[in-house]
Amino acid sequence: MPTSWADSVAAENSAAGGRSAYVPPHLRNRPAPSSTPSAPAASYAGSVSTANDRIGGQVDSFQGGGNRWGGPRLGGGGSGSSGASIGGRGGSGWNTRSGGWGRGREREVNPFGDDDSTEEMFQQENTGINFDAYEDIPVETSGENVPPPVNTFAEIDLGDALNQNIRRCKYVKPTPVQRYAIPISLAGRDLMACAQTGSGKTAAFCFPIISGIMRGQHGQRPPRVPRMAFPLALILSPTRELSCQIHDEAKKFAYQTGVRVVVAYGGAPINQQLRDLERGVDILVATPGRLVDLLERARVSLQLIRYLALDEADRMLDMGFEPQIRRIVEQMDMPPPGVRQTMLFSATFPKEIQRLAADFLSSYVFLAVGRVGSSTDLIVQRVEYVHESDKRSHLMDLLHAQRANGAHGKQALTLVFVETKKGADALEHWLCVNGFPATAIHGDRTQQEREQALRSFKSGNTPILVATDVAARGLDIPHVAHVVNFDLPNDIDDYVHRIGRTGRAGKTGLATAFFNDNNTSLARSLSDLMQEANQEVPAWLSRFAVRSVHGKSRRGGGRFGSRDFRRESSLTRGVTDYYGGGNLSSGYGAPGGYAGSYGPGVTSAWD
Ligand SMILES: Nc1ncnc2c1ncn2[C@@H]1O[C@H](COP(=O)(O)OP(=O)(O)OP(=O)(O)O)[C@@H](O)[C@H]1O
Repeated sequence: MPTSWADSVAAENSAAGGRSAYVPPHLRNRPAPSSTPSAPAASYAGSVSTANDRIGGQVDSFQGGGNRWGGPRLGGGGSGSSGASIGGRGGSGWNTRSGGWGRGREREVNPFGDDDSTEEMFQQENTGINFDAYEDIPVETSGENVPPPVNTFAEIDLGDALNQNIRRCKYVKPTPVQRYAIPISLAGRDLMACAQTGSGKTAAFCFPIISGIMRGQHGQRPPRVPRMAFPLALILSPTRELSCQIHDEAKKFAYQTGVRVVVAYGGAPINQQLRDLERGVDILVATPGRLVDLLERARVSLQLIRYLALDEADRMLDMGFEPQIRRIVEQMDMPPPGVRQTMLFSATFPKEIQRLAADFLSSYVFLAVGRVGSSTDLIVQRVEYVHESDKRSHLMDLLHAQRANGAHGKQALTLVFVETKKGADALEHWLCVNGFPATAIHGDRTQQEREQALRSFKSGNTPILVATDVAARGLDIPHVAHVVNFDLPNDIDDYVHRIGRTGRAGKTGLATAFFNDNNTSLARSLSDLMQEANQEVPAWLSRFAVRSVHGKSRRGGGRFGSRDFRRESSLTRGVTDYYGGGNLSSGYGAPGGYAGSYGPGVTSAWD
């Protein structure tokens, strides 16, 4: 019985009397020419040697030992244009076949539902995003030979099938992070990208991965190890719900491209995930814990990984996750930096985490879009002084007011963040008892309960969701009109991610925080952050900020949430150009005379 997708294909081929052969995604689902069934395999065989030449030898050379990685990475490292296909080549070099990966055995589910009239949808001109909100967004890139940004999806040669899915998603224009990150990634460069919450980072890392796999650049034959999956791309995220969301998005982008996306996360039965993996996987989206489990069971090998993306990368590399991530990335069989392509994305990137992250990257480009590490101007932020004992009645007042003035419409959703799991249960109960339909999500709930809570919230059945930080990052829930920080977090970056659950994709939102003496340590950074985002800072908060003993802002005097730490170290060392002539650009893609200084007359796009 075939145990993996590749095995199935091999079995089919041998049953047909042909040679068993791995078929790369871009060749899958081609209508099989009746007289020449082995044609795809033959044409593929030609590209195998090319791919192997580029990575320095046979597939076997990937096994064991980190220093056997001979050749340079495909398209990679510093030329700035190699491997990129920008400039409207009109789809040259692309396989134009359409159709899913089912090959008659398994039908690919249409993630867009039944309505597949893409042109019609395109004409609805639902951009889903208010691009005016991004008109003046500052952008900063640093690194050697940074590939230039694009203005439209048409300028990027992503391939017909992916372009069609972009239209199906009704993405008319790339968001700023997509304009910059996609060409950088298509050029084979490693990337550390920092962009505001809700600004389209998921597509920014998914498009280049899917496009690269579609090109079949990395289609070497997987070793024949029974029941072991060999993904080409790995996308790691910190929570199960976020992994599911990325999986759903990636499946849309990959629809009918022949690229197979599978998700693996904890709390859900592993057997179904194993079956999915056995059917074949090109892109594996996973949470670290479940992935380690799969690696230990020898059901997944990372030796063919060509793309590694860490979403919420700063969270993935902080104390909680770092050992697991190092284990996966450095101690298993994954190709090292320089051979694989690594992309790190988040809305926040503290310098100490950037330093750690550099271990995973090779000659990378740092990209910062917006006042990164800051909140977006689209969110109106309010902070109110509320004693611990008054919080519940205060919340009720807010909810009543919201209901009474209908400010956000009938389906407006409110997300309430609390510190502890017990606190979440208690508040949910209290709200329900008091006539407010609420549900809760936190780490002590079963995965089924967590998913049910999210569904019920998204559908508006229970328009109030009480959550711990498990829901703080990445979740893209439409119609969240109000985020309430019932308990403020200890870290300002967590605050940024929490309030980022509203005000997404160019829409506006409201965030209210309850502040009291227990939050003194956050006063300074909160006040700085609000100032950066042009919010009204109450006088009492400014006084707390001044008094605050621990109130050392991480934001460098309230200016920037995140900039390339390599620059800062060069500045503090008094070196003017850390890169020795590398490209440092600022502003809107125009080469910038950064000159390593903030002296008079030098204007950074951040100022
Ligand atoms: N080019 C585009 N045009 C229109 N809508 C877009 C575009 N790109 C992304 N979106 C939409 O914007 C929303 C936010 O995208 P996404 O979830 O990727 O944001 P994010 O930057 O990852 O946010 P977070 O930092 O919170 O994880 C999604 O609903 C997505 O479908």
